[in-house]
Amino acid sequence: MPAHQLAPDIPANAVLSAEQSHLAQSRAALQAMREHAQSLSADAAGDWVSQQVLQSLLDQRVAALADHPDTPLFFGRLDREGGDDLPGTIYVGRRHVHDGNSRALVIDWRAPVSRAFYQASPTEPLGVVRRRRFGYHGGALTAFEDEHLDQGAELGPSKILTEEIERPRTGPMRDIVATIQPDQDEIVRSGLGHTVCVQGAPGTGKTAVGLHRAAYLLFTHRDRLARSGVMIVGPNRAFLSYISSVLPALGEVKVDQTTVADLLGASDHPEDPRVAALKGDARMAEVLERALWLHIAKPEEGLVYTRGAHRFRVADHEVREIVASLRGTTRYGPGRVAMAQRLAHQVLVRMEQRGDSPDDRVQDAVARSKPVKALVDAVWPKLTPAQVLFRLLSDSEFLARACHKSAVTAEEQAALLWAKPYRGWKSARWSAADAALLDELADLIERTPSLGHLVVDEAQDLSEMQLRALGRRCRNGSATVLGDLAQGTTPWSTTSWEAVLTHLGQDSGSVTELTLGFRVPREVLDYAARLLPSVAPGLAPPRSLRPGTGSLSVRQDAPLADTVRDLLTRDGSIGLIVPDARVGEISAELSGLPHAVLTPDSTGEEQRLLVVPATLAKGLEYDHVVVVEPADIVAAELRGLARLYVVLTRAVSSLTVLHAKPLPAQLG
Ligand SMILES: Nc1ncnc2c1ncn2[C@@H]1O[C@H](COP(=O)(O)OP(=O)(O)OP(=O)(O)O)[C@@H](O)[C@H]1O
Repeated sequence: MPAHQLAPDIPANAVLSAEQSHLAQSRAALQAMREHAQSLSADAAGDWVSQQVLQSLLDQRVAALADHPDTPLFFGRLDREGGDDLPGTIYVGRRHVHDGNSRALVIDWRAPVSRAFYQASPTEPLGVVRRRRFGYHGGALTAFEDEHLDQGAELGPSKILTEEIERPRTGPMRDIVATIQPDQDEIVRSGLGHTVCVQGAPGTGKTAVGLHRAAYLLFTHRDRLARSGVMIVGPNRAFLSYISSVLPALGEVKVDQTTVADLLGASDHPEDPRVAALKGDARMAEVLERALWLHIAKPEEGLVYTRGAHRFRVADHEVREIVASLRGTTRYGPGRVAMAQRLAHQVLVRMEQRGDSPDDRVQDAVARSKPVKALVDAVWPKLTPAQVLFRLLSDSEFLARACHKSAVTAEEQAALLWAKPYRGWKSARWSAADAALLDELADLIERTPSLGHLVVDEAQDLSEMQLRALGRRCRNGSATVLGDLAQGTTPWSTTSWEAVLTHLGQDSGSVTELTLGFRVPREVLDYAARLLPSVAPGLAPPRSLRPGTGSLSVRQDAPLADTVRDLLTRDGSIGLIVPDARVGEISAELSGLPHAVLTPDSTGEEQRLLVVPATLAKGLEYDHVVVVEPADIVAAELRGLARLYVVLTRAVSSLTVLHAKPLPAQLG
């Protein structure tokens, strides 16, 4: 008998009914935990503010203990050899549940003991004798599947895993907590101190793994991360909305999910992609630093401070010494404060020499006095990032001085200058690339606070300057960097993860790879992979877990509406991925069919049929995908072939390619 055995799906089965009663017992215990949490009062807290804080914590606790009838409370069971002080049998689920005697009925999937559920194998059983996976229908436990790990025999494919992967996709992304694979689990459970970069072909679960790692870290380092924070950074709001339910479903509601654009300020003034690429180059960091510090003037005059009938002087050469000693040892903003304090200190020394005994308050008053302020403003002027960047992009002589000794050539400097300068920094319109430059300047002026952990998705698309901006936000923490070199569609897309880690300031991070695809059927993936030698020559062709025979259809001159009508008779979502320029026209063509158009800010989730502009499809997936006119998708952008690779790899069940023009030669 094979070690892997699927138990018959019979409700009367004694094993099944025993497991069902464990589920009922666990649900009742969860309800008791919730009722207990609801009965706790915040009145015990001393003052009103503490009461509000405690009440909000209690409310969060009650919300976290909610029982969602459709979400399995546990999905696995381990029967262990024992020999330690942990229970011999444990149930693995989304959260801990215990009974009135503190006996664990369900153990959180993130607890160390649950690791064996994901990692144990016949060759390395990790003390597990039997692993049981549960199948659910709605909220009801309807099946189980056993793997005997103590018999040395190889395991067959898991039917429950296969069914989970094959389940039609509807609505937002769901968690994969019941079926995380061993290589994914390694990444999910890597330590908080470690930055991990994951390269993976489309559908290998990078996004899922990143989100589960965030949930794992929050569970394992709750207090530390509650203080410092965790943030998810994705490519656009439609993508964020698609992934937004995963962390709350895992009980994690306090994670910021944002886009680079929103994080750096919504600057989206259009710009020549070549200029944007230049502004995204890390060489700009040095130029900006120089530009900022060029604003410090050489002190030509000393300070005269009058108190009563007395005048206290600080000589010009002393002022120069103060400035020289501060330069390069502080950020620009605190440097101004420090200069004022040092000047005040010199005045105090003079006062003491005269026989006064001034205290700290006098020093603060001198530092805030008019003559000190005037001198600091003249020598070390107060600046905003926008003022500095405005000057840099509009004043060729200043730009040349800032680029002195940098590797930015004269030709590049000419490209950086605005063709039509704005009247002033307040009226300047900033591009997305400018936003990263402004952020760099902001950090040179005042330190950007660091979070505890950052998850960066679709990281291959970020410029070096954007990576630096994100790196600042995890400089005292760590990151999970996710992406695929073959899906880089920006003019500055990276070709090396090591370089990405360097610009992020996380050189010691490790690069790992996920190689098995869970989304795209093999037939479709093989078709899309024909583009790989052109878009990312170094990458091995992706592999798919799902054969998907008959999932690909390429049709010339076929009517779009007929294709769509045909797909509407099947289960699951339909993504009609079209060249951006044709969204309106194609939506009009479908006027008889209920559909929505995906925009950067909406998922159009309420409709099964969605028209998706090609540039928004990244990271998303649909059961059935129709890609309209590949030649136009390729022609629309500098890295159009990579865009085509992205859109061809969005399908879970079927891909239909419709074309009137010849297909790109690489697909032939
Ligand atoms: N272990 C797993 N069990 C079940 N489903 C999985 C597993 N891993 C990934 N998936 C599913 O595969 C699909 C693709 O996952 P995901 O979007 O995370 O991949 P990705 O590598 O980020 O893809 P892309 O590069 O295209 O953005 C999702 O539906 C996800 O839920």
